[in-house]
Amino acid sequence: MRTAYSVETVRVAEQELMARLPEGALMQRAVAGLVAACAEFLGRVYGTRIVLLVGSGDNGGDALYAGARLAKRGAGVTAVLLVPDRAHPGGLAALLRAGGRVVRGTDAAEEPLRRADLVVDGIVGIGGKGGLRPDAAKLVDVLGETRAAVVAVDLPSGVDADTGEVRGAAVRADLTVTFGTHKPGLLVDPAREYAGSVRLVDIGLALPGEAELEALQHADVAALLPVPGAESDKYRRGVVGIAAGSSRYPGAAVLAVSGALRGGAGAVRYVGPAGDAVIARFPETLVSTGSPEQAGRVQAWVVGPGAGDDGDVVAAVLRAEVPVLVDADGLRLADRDAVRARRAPTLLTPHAGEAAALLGVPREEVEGARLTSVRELAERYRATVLLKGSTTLIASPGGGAVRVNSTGTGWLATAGSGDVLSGLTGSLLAAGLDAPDAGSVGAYLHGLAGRLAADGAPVGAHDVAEAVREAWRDVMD
Ligand SMILES: NC(=O)C1=CN([C@@H]2O[C@H](COP(=O)(O)OP(=O)(O)OC[C@H]3O[C@@H](n4cnc5c(N)ncnc54)[C@H](O)[C@@H]3O)[C@@H](O)[C@H]2O)[C@@H](O)CC1
Ligand SMILES: Nc1ncnc2c1ncn2[C@@H]1O[C@H](COP(=O)(O)OP(=O)(O)O)[C@@H](O)[C@H]1O
Ligand SMILES: [K+]
Repeated sequence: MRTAYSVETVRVAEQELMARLPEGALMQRAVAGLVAACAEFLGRVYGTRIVLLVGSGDNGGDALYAGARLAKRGAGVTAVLLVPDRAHPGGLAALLRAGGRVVRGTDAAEEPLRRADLVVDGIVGIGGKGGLRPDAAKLVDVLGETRAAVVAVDLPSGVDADTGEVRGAAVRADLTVTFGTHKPGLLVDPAREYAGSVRLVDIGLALPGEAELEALQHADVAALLPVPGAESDKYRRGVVGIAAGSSRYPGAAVLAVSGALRGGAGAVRYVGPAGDAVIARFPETLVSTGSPEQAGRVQAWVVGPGAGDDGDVVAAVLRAEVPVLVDADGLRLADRDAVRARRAPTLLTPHAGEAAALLGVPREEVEGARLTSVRELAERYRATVLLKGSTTLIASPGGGAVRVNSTGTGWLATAGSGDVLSGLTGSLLAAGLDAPDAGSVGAYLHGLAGRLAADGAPVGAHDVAEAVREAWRDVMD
């Protein structure tokens, strides 16, 4: 499991560790990791030109000490001091002793930045508050006009460490070297995009059991995937009911069923007006045309993909005392109080537009503040919420770690791929996973299947469904 901790938690852990170590030792651990990453990034240190962007806190201190070590290895190092009289004194002295050069303010930065092989962003780290101040923002603009490679110290300056929000100018890094733990912003868009690849340097922090964010890895998913044993039969493996599709959107039913057949349930029931299309493609589906109550036993329901305006079906499914996944049109049609009143688990799977409608805010607000939005939705609906998009997040009511999916790809932004996800995830619910696990395992397999299916070229949603088996095998390998 990869985890990320909030700034507040990191601060506490740092304080505890610093109290047990000689002064400055923690920073030197961070600096050693930063130097190694810069050297590896450059390939060769001797003879390179490095520019340090130095703010007034310890983040700037890290950059200065790293610059001093790189200068000793033969790099030409120039530090741009944003607030010269508040630059980290020990770091500054070390840089000057090592033969580094110093310039002051943004105007003087232009020329060295243009000639730099590498820029080290030490403007702000976890001490950054709000959007960058005007002089720092101006420096970031100047940096943006150059083509220099950028290594960010701890975080790209200008992104919000705790939420992944980006308000105003922020550094776009090729690599971020982060200390002690990932910060939530490094895993959540839009900030994640600014971080480039992320390298974690262990500085020995002791962190609490519960993280702010958790990202499942292959081994975590493998441990959760349902695998039939000698005692299994199709009913014990779980039956998933799909109430989806309409005469207008029969394809959504087919795609949801295609996902459900690959999610580990022993049988898939389909209820709705698209039974013929479903059977034509997947003859193993148990199809009926009545209401969900008449469909026979299921261990979990999926309702909503392509459902059109049939609010009765959504209401009927919400009355079922089994786990229910609500997607797409179902989100619009579901009565909030009916969702809140449910005793069995509920999983809502909106994309940003649907989440915005549920929250009554513009879509951009959800996209700019995914973590806040998904938490807010989980609280308001007292349900587990899977927010889809460039970063897929899964939150449950009552707080606790939010799951973040690490396997997605932009190729999944194709019509119908969400229908595949809801079927797949519903199947995992029927197989017995709880809502946060079903959501995060479903998103993981779906993201991996998207990558495998696309392999660098466009895909249709049905290709993603077909690749789920390959993703499953890859996880189990
Ligand atoms: N505390 C520790 O034990 C360690 C800290 N380390 C480094 O120290 C950093 C945290 O250092 P600090 O607490 O000094 O904080 P930062 O250096 O991240 O930022 C604080 C400074 O930035 C200025 N600032 C804040 N918001 C700003 C904004 N919006 N625009 C422009 N300037 C702004 C403040 O005036 C302050 O001087 C970490 O991110 C990490 O790089 C590492 O050396 C590892 C050990
Ligand atoms: N930029 C992106 N990067 C990664 N995944 C994405 C991106 N955009 C969308 N996705 C994923 O693609 C799927 C689209 O689902 P959805 O929006 O419901 O589409 P549809 O309604 O057409 O099925 C979701 O799994 C979502 O997380
Ligand atoms: K930084």
